[in-house]
Amino acid sequence: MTTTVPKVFAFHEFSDVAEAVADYVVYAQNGALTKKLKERKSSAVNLNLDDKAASSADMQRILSNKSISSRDSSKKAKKEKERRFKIALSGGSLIQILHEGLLKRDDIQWGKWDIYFADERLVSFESDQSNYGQSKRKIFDLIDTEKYGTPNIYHIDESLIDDPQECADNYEKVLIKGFAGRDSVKLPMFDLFLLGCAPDGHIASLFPNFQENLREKLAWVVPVEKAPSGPENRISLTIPVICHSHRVIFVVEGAVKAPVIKTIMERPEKGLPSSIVNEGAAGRVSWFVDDDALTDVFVTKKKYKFHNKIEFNEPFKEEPATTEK
Ligand SMILES: O=C(O)[C@H](O)[C@@H](O)[C@H](O)[C@H](O)COP(=O)(O)O
Repeated sequence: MTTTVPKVFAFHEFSDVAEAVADYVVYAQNGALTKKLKERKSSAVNLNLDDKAASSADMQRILSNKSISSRDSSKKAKKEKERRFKIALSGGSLIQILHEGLLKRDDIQWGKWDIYFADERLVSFESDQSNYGQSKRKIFDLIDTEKYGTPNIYHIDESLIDDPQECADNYEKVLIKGFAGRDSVKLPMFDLFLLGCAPDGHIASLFPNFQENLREKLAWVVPVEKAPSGPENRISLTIPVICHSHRVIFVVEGAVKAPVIKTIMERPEKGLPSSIVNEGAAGRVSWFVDDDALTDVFVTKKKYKFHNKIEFNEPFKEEPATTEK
């Protein structure tokens, strides 16, 4: 493994992390929803009905070119309207970060979001251990859907929580459907993949010592049994899926995370799951970390530059507190 160093944005406070992550999510959303479609070359020519030189055959050609061109642009407009923002969410403290950051924003086009889960703990949705359950209670149920639309949310089938393999296979089918079928896409491409990192180094539900899962090349979703922390049975999206995303971010806060962040940043050769992603998605990975989690970590910290300083429902701090490095 080489030593790819990702961008690390550092912040004083949890609330600063939340604000910056929300800004980055909106930036990714806007990028996904306004991506330029390749202009199809149109052979249309200017129509000049007074042009006496134009023969009737010429006129026919001109008129038919004109109608192809207008068909093209209405197809393009339709495609643009149908564009979706595809995002994968992890669980843990990330949900609280998103709760604090996203719900304040008035520039989120929730109705155009397709939300999937990076992983899921196989417990009832009622449980506060359920990633979907927690996201629903802390985010989805609180969206003003009349104003911003309703996102499509793709969660596991709760009736399969006793069978990790079946549950993983079923969720993979959900992804295949959402990403246009496995025959046409080798891997799904999320516009944004959001990850946390636990003190033991697991990301999504990919644990450091579960080498088989970490080496998985074909499956999009794997079952996880006997997880060493939290609920034992889980499913997780795999490393190739994470690394195929357009953008990946890690959101980490708290002094308890400092030792693992130190290993990830300073000893990538140890091959922790995050280091594999830093390498596999090099150039597309950003870390949003608070100062506590960076205690004694030797890494170049960047100051986050906001992309969308927009009207917040709450007064917006003129100078968001980020570290000056
Ligand atoms: O379901 C899970 O276990 C999560 O998706 C997991 O990967 C999480 O992101 C980390 O455990 C960090 O969680 P904290 O931010 O709460 O430490």
